[in-house]
Amino acid sequence: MSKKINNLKWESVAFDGFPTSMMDKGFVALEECTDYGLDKNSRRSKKAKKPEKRKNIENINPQMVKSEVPQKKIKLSNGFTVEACKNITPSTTNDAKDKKKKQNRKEKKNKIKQVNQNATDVTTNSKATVKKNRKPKLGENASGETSDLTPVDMLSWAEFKLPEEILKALMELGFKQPTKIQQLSLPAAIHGRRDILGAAETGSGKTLAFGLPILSGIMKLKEKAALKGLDVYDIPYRKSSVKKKSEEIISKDKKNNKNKKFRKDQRQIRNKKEVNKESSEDGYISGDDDEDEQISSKEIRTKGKNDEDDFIEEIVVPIKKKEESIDEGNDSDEQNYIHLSDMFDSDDLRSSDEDSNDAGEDDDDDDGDETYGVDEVDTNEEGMGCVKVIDNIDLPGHVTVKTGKPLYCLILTPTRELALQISRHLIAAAKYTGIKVATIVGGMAAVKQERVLRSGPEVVVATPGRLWELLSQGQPHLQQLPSVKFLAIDETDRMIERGHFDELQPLLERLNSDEGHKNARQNFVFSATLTLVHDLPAHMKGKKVTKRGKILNRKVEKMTPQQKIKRLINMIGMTDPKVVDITTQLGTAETLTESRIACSLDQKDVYLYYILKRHPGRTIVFCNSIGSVRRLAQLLSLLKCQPLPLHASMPQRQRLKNLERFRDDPLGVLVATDVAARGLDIPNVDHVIHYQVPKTAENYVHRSGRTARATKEGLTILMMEPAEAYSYAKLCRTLNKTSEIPAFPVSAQDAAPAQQLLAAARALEALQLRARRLRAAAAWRTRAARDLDLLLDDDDVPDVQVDPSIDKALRFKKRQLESMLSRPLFPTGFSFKYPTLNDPNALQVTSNENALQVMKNALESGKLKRDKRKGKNESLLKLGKAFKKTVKI
Ligand SMILES: Nc1ncnc2c1ncn2[C@@H]1O[C@H](COP(=O)(O)OP(=O)(O)OP(=O)(O)O)[C@@H](O)[C@H]1O
Repeated sequence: MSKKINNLKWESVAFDGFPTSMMDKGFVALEECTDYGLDKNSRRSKKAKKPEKRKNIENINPQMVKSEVPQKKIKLSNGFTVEACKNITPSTTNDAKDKKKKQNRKEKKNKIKQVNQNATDVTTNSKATVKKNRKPKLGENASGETSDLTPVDMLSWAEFKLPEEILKALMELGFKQPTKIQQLSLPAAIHGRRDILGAAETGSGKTLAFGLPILSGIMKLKEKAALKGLDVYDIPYRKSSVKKKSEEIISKDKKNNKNKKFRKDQRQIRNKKEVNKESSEDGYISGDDDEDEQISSKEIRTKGKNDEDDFIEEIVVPIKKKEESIDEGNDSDEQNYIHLSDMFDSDDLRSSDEDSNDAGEDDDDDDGDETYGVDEVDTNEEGMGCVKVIDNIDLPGHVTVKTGKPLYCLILTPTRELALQISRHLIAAAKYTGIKVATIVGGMAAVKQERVLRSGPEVVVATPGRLWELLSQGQPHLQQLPSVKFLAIDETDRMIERGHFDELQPLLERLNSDEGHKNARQNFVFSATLTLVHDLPAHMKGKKVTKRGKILNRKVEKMTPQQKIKRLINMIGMTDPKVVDITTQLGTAETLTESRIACSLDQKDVYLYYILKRHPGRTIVFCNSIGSVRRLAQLLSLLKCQPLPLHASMPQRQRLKNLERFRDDPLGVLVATDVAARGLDIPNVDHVIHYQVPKTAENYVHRSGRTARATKEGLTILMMEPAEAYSYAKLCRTLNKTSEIPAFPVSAQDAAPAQQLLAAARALEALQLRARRLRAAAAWRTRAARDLDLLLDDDDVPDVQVDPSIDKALRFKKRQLESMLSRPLFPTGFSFKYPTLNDPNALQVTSNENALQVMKNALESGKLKRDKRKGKNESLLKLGKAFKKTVKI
């Protein structure tokens, strides 16, 4: 090549005029004046290239340069300027910029890395420092405070024999003692390895009631495997109920055979027992079915030994084969926790935000009263990365997939936010255990979740839709699902509701595909409303008249709580579960104060605004539909209440952002559908307002449970209009309420100042909507014409400008509302006298009282009579009368 070039005739050209004018001279191109070493015959290695280049540049004869490159600035005819320079380097301006940019990026990356590294290092020592570095995510300790508990304070946990690592984390979290549900379920779950069916009020610590046995179980399994030098897959780990069965079989064998072999085996076992003395004391082997709690630790130990003996006898232990592993994970083992925040910080959410179409996630019921705001679906997500798609994967149930990194536990939840929260709670408790927890939910890039799964997390917390999607695509780690040792289904009653989670049934089928694994698996089923059974919807009750006029008696009957539980047990494949039901008030917390406001539909907004302004505090307003959330959020933002909407049609990133903003603002207002009703653990929510009577009693319990959590107090206000009287009566009946929910002490008079404001805001909102619709219609016409390739005359071009009179009216209404909002709603000296239904001058509120205090005062003063509920008709009758009084302000 270089010889060829040497043989070419080279000649220097003067930079006079535009170089292309020299085409006739054979001019090909103008290259940077750089020495590429073309004159060298010898080949150079790539490595040696760079320094040589520089050397060559330095060695350029200045005289030569002079002859070829003009000495000073010359302006070319086309406006370019050519300038002589001594040190010509290959990279001129653009390259230098790129390099600088690259350098900056590198430095920035290093800095971020450094900060993250610092954060990780510090996590183990002090949470407070971490807080400085990054904002806590949903479900993490937002206060950042570490408790000052000492190991001595943790004695109440002693009886559960939790591993030290878990106890240390609990101590840091400040959990001095177990909550009631934990106290009652942990012994049976840890020592007895029983399946647990747990029902306890909202905010009572149910997550750790199943989380702690799972974490300690995983640790013990790993420990045992390490001790015995076995593959974890082959560790006998059975439930007491199953053990009982095998004991029976063995005793039958004993009777029938009376064989010597058994005695010989026993001798062998005794010998093994000596060797494995330590492992038999792990506390998770024993458990008498009904007396788990009473068994002393000594008994447990003895029993454990015997039971384990049986297992050792039965098991044929294959040696662990390394080459069996199909581990594709590149992630290092040093990473103990898969921090969910990592997933959400990155731009994968950007791509996945549009993917709000996780079929397996709890969706809102949209009444469709608004046409705008379509569900966004990520069309790009499919085929991203290197996902191997295997359609219709058909793995026979009995095949146990082993990847070398066992999947121990699956936790299923109805919503993404709840999955994230549970993960974070578990990560906090598993901080020192080395157990990895991954979250698999819709709304974020599946590719990243696959990468996380490849690292082999022991625990997977998931919503059914995305889990099923990845499972059916053949994701290797998830193929181990049938052999998980632990299965927890949070909010189970919701999960198994017909039609809500199409993927749950096939998931359960896959989980239960192997009878042996199914029987060995420990199951946890928890909810605050596990035993609550609501009335059948009206269309399913009573007589049905057919098209031909025939009257049929419907055979559908309301389930009893027992039937509901039985169905759960069968569906999930539980064996002899221990039922722990400590709900005293059908799921609502004892620290919850309930109230209601009966008003007309029109007045709901007025009262809502009144409550928000008069009693500010962290408040969740629940609506029955996405449309209502959108409308209310719009109205409240016009009224400068800064509402944070939350519903299933929102991009996932926005959902999480709004939840985090709400958590961080002590006066935050979250307007949400029932997607936020279950499980969300946001500390210090002061009020929960049911803007509409919830569709089921379960929803009422769960919505209300967002306040009054973990022994804290809270207030709930149910807003009801006459059309909702029937739903209200049904709700009271299902919740076994013997008296009406007491009225919140507010009168039409009190709320009167808000009336005018609301009218102005509504008028503005209506105008805005009209303008929006006009614009949308105009834009649609133009688009349609363009799509049809129609040539439009100027006269035909629709005027995208809205009618100027609307714009003018809009501006006027805005100014009017702003001026009204600038005046105090409750001027000083405003008397908060509110006549109650029973006594018009009953109570006087001072301006400093919070809503809960107002309600409590009203209840304690005895002025608010607790009306007894006697029957369905009577309550409706009463309500009707009440409405007549309150409808007009
Ligand atoms: N032993 C404990 N001591 C103190 N606080 C605890 C303890 N266990 C859990 N908590 C805290 O109690 C709060 C509620 O717990 P969790 O979210 O598990 O409630 P839950 O019963 O699942 O509620 P819900 O029914 O609404 O889902 C959490 O903030 C959790 O950190």
